[in-house]
Amino acid sequence: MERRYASHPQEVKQFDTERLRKEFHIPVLFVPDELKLVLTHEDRMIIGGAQPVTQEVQLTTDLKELGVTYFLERRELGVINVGGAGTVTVDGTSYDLGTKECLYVGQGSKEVSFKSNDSAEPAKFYLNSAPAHLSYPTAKTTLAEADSSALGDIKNSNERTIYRFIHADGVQSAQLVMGMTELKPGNMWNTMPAHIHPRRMEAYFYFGLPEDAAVFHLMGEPDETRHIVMSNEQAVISPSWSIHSGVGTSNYTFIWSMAGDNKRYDDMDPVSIKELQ
Ligand SMILES: O=C(O)C(=O)C[C@H](O)C(=O)CO
Ligand SMILES: [Zn+2]
Repeated sequence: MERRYASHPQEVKQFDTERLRKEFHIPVLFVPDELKLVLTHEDRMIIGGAQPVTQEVQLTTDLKELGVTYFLERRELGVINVGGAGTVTVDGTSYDLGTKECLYVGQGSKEVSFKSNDSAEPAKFYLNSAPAHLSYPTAKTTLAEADSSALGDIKNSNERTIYRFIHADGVQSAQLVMGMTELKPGNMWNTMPAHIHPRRMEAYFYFGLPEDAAVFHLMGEPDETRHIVMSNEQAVISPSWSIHSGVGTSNYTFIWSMAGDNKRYDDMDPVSIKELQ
């Protein structure tokens, strides 16, 4: 498991492109038949990917790094499938997960494994795990069941639908909040006007982006912004002091996930466009 340390905004101000990418950008999440995991010390979120092709992939790591005897002993997990149809098995119970469907797995689940239904069109399970000291039931949510809202408009190039899967008024969790935002064709901007929420960190995972396209992800304090150029199926860590927004050379979809003091999706401190520098 790769490790990323937490950051101080005064220090991050000095970073060049290489250092910025090294600390916040996660370039590869899907490797055939492997589990990729990145533990950030920002609220101890784990960001990962499992791409089973010819065999099942187990949720495990060097458990000494987590100080536990099994992965979810003191953690909960959110899974969203961004590939072909697949199955997640939790302590012997199988959950079919189609594209853009979400599974929440509660703390205390001992064995979790991932499988593709068709190796010619493998599933790609995007994973987020946060510390949890209470167990909530494992639950699947489809797009139709998710709490959704339409936001933005084509005049501002930001017409999009936000789907909330794991949140205060949806699937219950100890602290993990997770959902997905789909931009309509011809729309390029997400989360502008931007916001921060010093009470929670956030991770973004961009997908559905053509191979020759990029998203310019914006981060930093509102008066000290930086950009990270993102390709398809890459993730980026947003510390709690940072804005998180992006503009693509094409439309795209992204998964957002948060951990921290509360689970209220709408607990955001807005930043007006005029405040940005
Ligand atoms: O498009 C958006 O706006 C978002 O999806 C914003 C994220 O959901 C977010 O940053 C939640 O804190
Ligand atoms: Zn946010």
